[in-house]
Amino acid sequence: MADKVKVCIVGSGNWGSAIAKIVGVNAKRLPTFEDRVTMYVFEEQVDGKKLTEIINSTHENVKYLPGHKLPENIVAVPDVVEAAKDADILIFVVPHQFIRGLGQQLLGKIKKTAVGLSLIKGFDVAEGGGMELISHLITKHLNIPCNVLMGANLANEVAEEKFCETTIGCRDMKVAQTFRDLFQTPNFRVVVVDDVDAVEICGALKNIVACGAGFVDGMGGGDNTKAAVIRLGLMEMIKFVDVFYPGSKLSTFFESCGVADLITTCYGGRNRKVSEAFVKTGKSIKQLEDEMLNGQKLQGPITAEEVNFMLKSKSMEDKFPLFTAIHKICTGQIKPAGFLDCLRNHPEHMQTFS
Ligand SMILES: NC(=O)C1=CN([C@@H]2O[C@H](COP(=O)(O)OP(=O)(O)OC[C@H]3O[C@@H](n4cnc5c(N)ncnc54)[C@H](O)[C@@H]3O)[C@@H](O)[C@H]2O)C=CC1
Ligand SMILES: O=C(CO)COP(=O)(O)O
Repeated sequence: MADKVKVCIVGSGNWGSAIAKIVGVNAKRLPTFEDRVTMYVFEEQVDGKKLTEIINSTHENVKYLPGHKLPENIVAVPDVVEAAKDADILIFVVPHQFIRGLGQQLLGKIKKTAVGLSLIKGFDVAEGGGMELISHLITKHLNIPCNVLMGANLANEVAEEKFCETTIGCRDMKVAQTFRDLFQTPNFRVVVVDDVDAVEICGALKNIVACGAGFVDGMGGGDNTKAAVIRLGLMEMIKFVDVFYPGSKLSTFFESCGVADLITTCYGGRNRKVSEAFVKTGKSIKQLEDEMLNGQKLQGPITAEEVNFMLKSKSMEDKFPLFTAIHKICTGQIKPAGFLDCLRNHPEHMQTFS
């Protein structure tokens, strides 16, 4: 890595902007890092002005993180190649449906020695009925190592500097130390583990479970019902990792990226909120996303679709009934009330001790 480590944040949505607060302050504070941190902003007009110009003049992302000042060393750049070209560390934090397009633009245009860190929760659909982890996609397309950061990190709470923990998945301990320096604050505590794939899978799958939590909220289920969704969801997450990514560690599920993120998202996340409204209003997920989130993007319903694409192609839908039911409810194939049948008949209730 260069003498002064240059950092670029690829993304500037709700989470991208919240993390820019932390990264900007730490980059300025620590001599290891170049003060100036570039932030790729997907350009759009807000009240007749370019969002990049608003951010660079007011130091606030008025659309995706209103009410919070970004450090002045965060520089919004509308061209992703320009933003990323000199960076030693690339922090990827866009809704997962946009990463392929950005990867294509960045191909051959970044430093060969750059290191990636993905904060993106979701999967990519692979040809032939499989799926790919976003960090693997980044490594494959950009030819750089890519680590992950996932955790119980609702962006608005992080921006308000409310205490939380996060998990970094990284196998290279020197790189991990650099990441810890860049992200850790008194209110954002970093734990590093080497079980990188499982960390990322936890982050992606919990968004599916959060939709289930929203459905039961929408149907007037109680806290016990929601706890059952969380527990059964966790069991399917563990099984998913066990079946498709064998060799991962059970302990990873007890990190912030696992059970903690599952809980916070099932109570406070956007996936939960929109899924509750889906049941109460009968509108489509897409319509509610547009109406309720002001440009922010849901990850749960498309992640459910990506997972279902793979499960179906392997004839394994019935092995993951909660994930399957959530996908079918989001796409109108079964009614939300059918979710209770899914919970009632879950194979976990057929278990006896051996
Ligand atoms: N918001 C949160 O609380 C958290 C989000 N995450 C994850 O971080 C990732 C990014 O989420 P957020 O920052 O919240 O994004 P967001 O949900 O706020 O999405 C809006 C962002 O998408 C951008 N965008 C829209 N169309 C685009 C296009 N065609 N190409 C590129 N960008 C486009 C917008 O400019 C904006 O920056 C997701 O995978 C999410 O699951 C992770 C932890 C917390
Ligand atoms: O990932 C998150 C919190 O860690 C945010 O979840 P939502 O996308 O459901 O808001």
